[in-house]
Amino acid sequence: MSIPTIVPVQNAALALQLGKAIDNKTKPLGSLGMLEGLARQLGLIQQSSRLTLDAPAILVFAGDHGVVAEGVSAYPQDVTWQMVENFLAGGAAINVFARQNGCALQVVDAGVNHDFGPRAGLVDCKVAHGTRNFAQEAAMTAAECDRALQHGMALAAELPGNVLGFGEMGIGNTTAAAALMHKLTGIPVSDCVGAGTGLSAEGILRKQQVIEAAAAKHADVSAPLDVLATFGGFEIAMMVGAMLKAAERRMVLLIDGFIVTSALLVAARVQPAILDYCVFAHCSDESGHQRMLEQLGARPLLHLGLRLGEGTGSALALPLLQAAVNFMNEMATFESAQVSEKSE
Ligand SMILES: Cc1cc2ncn([C@H]3O[C@H](COP(=O)(O)O)[C@@H](O)[C@H]3O)c2cc1C
Ligand SMILES: O=C(O)c1cccnc1
Repeated sequence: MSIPTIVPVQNAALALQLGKAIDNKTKPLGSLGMLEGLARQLGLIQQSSRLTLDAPAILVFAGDHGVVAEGVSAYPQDVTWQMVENFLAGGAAINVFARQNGCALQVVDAGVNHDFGPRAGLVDCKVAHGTRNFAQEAAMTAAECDRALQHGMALAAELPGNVLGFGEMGIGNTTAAAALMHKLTGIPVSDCVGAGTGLSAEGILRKQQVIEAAAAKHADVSAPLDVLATFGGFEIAMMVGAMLKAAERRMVLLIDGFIVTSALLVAARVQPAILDYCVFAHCSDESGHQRMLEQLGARPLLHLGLRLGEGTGSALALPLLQAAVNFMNEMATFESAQVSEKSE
């Protein structure tokens, strides 16, 4: 399988030009805070000081996890397919926020343990009816993981716009994400696990023990894509593929919560330059997310106490991206508005 090549966005001359354009706007220097950094990043990604947000889309990848047999989620596995139905009917949180912000939404069956049949609005990329239980054996074969990555790349290759938000649905996937985080960063499992959909303290401890035992069992697995196949999910692997392809195409990647960030952790181990293309929508309340973001050197835009997933953070951050684009394109300069510049 060929992995997309991602080019770092570095361009000293353009960075200088963008900095000047931002500083010339009618505002005290630096006063638009993180929006200024966003504008600079978008300019470097788009190789222009004329920024655009074209046809923003969010892909919600759904998949099931064999590890739910260990009792690691507060909800039953059937919620995965039931929520996919909810997405298709337009009634989930992500539908509401995507609609609100004029963002296209595509739902992808990456590997849900349910037969939907041909359905309008559902993209069928099903690799299998859920992964295997990684407490006992690798979640996926290398071939299955490869198929998931390829599907993700193909999906991202077809998108018409220049911004792609990521979302996921999969009961048990905070366990897979925590295992990926532990294996890829070496952070103790106790600092990677959280309540997910709402586990009790006892439940979180059980989740920790399941991951610790599995990590010991698969101690020899260390290459990022092997770690992905052993502990990940089909929706996570498909996100990795889509992220790599979207960054190769110089799209802006909008990163949601704990699970989406775990996919990025894998992608960044494979192609570190992908981070240049990422906007981190928010810091989730899932307890490992902050440390995961720190590992990536990420500064998230929002701190709303979200712990939902589905791409809800991505959808909610989209207006901030639009604000960064709009201030660059529409704000007057000191010169054009004849406003006096700083005197000291
Ligand atoms: C009704 C419902 C809607 C959701 N939407 C996203 N998730 C979120 O919760 C799941 C991960 O948590 P855990 O690892 O604890 O199972 C994922 O599906 C995630 O997207 C939901 C969970 C539920 C119950
Ligand atoms: O941060 C997330 O994306 C998250 C947290 C808890 C449950 N589901 C998703």
